[in-house]
Amino acid sequence: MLQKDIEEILITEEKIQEKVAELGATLTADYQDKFPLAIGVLKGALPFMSDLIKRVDAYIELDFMDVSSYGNATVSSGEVKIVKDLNTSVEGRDVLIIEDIIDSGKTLNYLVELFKYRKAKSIKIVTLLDKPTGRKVDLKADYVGFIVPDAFVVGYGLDYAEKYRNLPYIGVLKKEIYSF
Ligand SMILES: O=P(O)(O)OC[C@H]1O[C@H](OP(=O)(O)OP(=O)(O)O)[C@H](O)[C@@H]1O
Ligand SMILES: Nc1nc2[nH]cnc2c(=O)[nH]1
Repeated sequence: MLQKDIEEILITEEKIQEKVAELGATLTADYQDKFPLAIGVLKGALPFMSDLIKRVDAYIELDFMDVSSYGNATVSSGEVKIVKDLNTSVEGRDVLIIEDIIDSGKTLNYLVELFKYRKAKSIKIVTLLDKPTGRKVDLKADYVGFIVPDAFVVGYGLDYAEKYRNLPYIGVLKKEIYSF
């Protein structure tokens, strides 16, 4: 049903799962002697985080932050709003921020500065997708799944007007779906 709206599949379910296993193995090695606080950035990071944590064989605590800067648009408003804050203090913690995509970089830049201010011991970024052509601030992730081209992508957590998050793959919508 949803696939009728998709122009092109960019990353298949199989490729995503392979990459998630690879990232999980790397994090397992890097965090073996630590107890990181993994912070999922809602809502987009949910499917990625859910799959990734099952591939990390190390002690790991989970928390979530809901921030939004896109609303129903495909371009960032530039203003990051905290919709839901953490339940846990980041002070003295090794923080792993889990994201679905870095585009302009503004969301993560905001979160990194916030967690620095809140005295996290270390802050690393894990993102499934990186879109370097969208970058508006200087920001690099520590763990990246895939580089994506300059297109608005959906699926596996990523939405257009709150739809398509439940697709198991990453794709691009047909032009007629967008309302602009
Ligand atoms: O690098 P940026 O340009 O800041 O874009 C990345 C952010 O945009 C999306 O979130 P959105 O604000 O759409 O919220 P959502 O996760 O609830 O869809 C995505 O999940 C990232 O958090
Ligand atoms: N769904 C979606 N959300 C985004 N947020 C920032 N970039 C994107 C994108 O390409 N797709």
